[in-house]
Amino acid sequence: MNLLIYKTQSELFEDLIEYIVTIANQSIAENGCFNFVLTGGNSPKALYELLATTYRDKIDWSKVYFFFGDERNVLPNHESYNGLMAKRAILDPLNIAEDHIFYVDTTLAPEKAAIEYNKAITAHFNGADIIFDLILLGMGDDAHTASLFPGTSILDNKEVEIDSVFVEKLSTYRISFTAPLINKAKNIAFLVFGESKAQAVKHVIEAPKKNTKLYPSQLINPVDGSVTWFLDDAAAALLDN
Ligand SMILES: O=C1O[C@H](COP(=O)(O)O)[C@@H](O)[C@H](O)[C@H]1O
Repeated sequence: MNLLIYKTQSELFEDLIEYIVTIANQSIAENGCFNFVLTGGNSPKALYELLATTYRDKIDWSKVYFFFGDERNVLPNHESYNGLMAKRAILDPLNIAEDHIFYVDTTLAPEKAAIEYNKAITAHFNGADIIFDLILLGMGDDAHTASLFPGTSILDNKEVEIDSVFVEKLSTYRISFTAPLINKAKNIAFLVFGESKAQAVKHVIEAPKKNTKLYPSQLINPVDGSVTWFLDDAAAALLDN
């Protein structure tokens, strides 16, 4: 695990963008494309905007495929739909072709949406093992990542790679990658900032004994790849070192 801590959000973004650009260009050079999984929530919006403006010339975007690690069970035009935020912040500004974007079809029932999403991604990988070049993840104050929330049934999922889950505390369904799928990625990056995340960061990173039911982000341990945490000082404030 790599742990990177920054004084300011802008320093964090600058380094995270350099990391993304390096992996993207390496993937394109080696395989002709970059399979990039976006995270939702509020934290990545400014990152996406920077990628689409200041850094747009650093990557050949025509070779990038975009995916979502989780989605909220709301219609695609709803303000909470993770895909809508990404569409506005990065996908539209970069004129990404529709067939390079894998949105979750939330016009379907959640269970069906997860199955169809899995099918579309499996087809993209030509039926081979689904191994993404880079998965960006956020983390909530409760240590959830993607839509792997504390105490939910999806945490026990060993076989299914994309699933729907009812999140009782939010009274809603989510569609999410499961931990086994995330852990197959070549690179995983957590983007976490702000004081409200400090307690969760401490538990996930430094707890002497794992409790993945309570702190689902502890489930993220890549099989062969790397995991890097990009934190700001506020999120890292309670860490020992
Ligand atoms: O609900 C979600 O929350 C997490 C964290 O979001 P943030 O707003 O605290 O940055 C996010 O990673 C996930 O994709 C999203 O659906």
